[in-house]
Amino acid sequence: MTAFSSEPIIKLEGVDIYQNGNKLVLSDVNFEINKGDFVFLIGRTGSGKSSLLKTLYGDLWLESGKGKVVGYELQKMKQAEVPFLRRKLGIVFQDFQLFFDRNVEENLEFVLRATGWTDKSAIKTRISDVLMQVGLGTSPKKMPHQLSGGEQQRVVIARAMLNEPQILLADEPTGNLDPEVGEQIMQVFQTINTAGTAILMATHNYDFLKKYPARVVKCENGAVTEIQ
Ligand SMILES: Nc1ncnc2c1ncn2[C@@H]1O[C@H](COP(=O)(O)OP(=O)(O)OP(=O)(O)O)[C@@H](O)[C@H]1O
Repeated sequence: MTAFSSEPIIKLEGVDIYQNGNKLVLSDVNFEINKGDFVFLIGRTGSGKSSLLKTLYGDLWLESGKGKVVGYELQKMKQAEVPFLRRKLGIVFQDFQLFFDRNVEENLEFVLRATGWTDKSAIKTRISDVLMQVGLGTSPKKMPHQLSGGEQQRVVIARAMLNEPQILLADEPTGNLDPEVGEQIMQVFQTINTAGTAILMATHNYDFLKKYPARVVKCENGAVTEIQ
């Protein structure tokens, strides 16, 4: 147990979120995510879900209010600290694609090496652990184009898990998948959550909300409210 173990993983207080420096997207956002929480983030297209997630991983700058994410105070953070913040988060986003010219193992190894791993056998073990965690039975030597959409998404989730994040931030992780495959991916997130990692998932899939009861946070009319 560390001294910080009871601190929320994410805490936003009176945060205003802007796009383009001047377009107010969400105002006075207040919420917390604690260890092991599963939180769905819902709201219509353009309501600000992605903007909120981007704020959490340092892609949108916090201009007013206070935010703390995995120990980093967003209002004090410097650009140079952003990669370190991201290392402590698992990010499953459409704009963080796999490298299509590297196989599965090489995609994962790239991230580990970029974050300071050097020991070959530790790297190999970690890669096989995360692949197991996402239920990817397929060969780590396969190229991304040889995998189905669902399998590629599993690799993306495995990659996000490499550095044992306290939380996974996922933006529409099932958006481009068939319903059946989307459901399997949802189950991967459930398994990861049950093992102790918090999840914040933006989704348009309201079936999940019924089927997998969890906290639900909604972006609507420039505000963020907890509805369940
Ligand atoms: N790069 C940008 N520059 C200017 N405005 C932007 C930018 N990105 C998003 N916006 C605007 O900010 C608002 C919130 O967009 P955001 O992408 O956060 O919504 P969303 O809820 O994630 O939508 P979706 O469900 O379609 O992903 C929208 O009005 C959008 O047009």
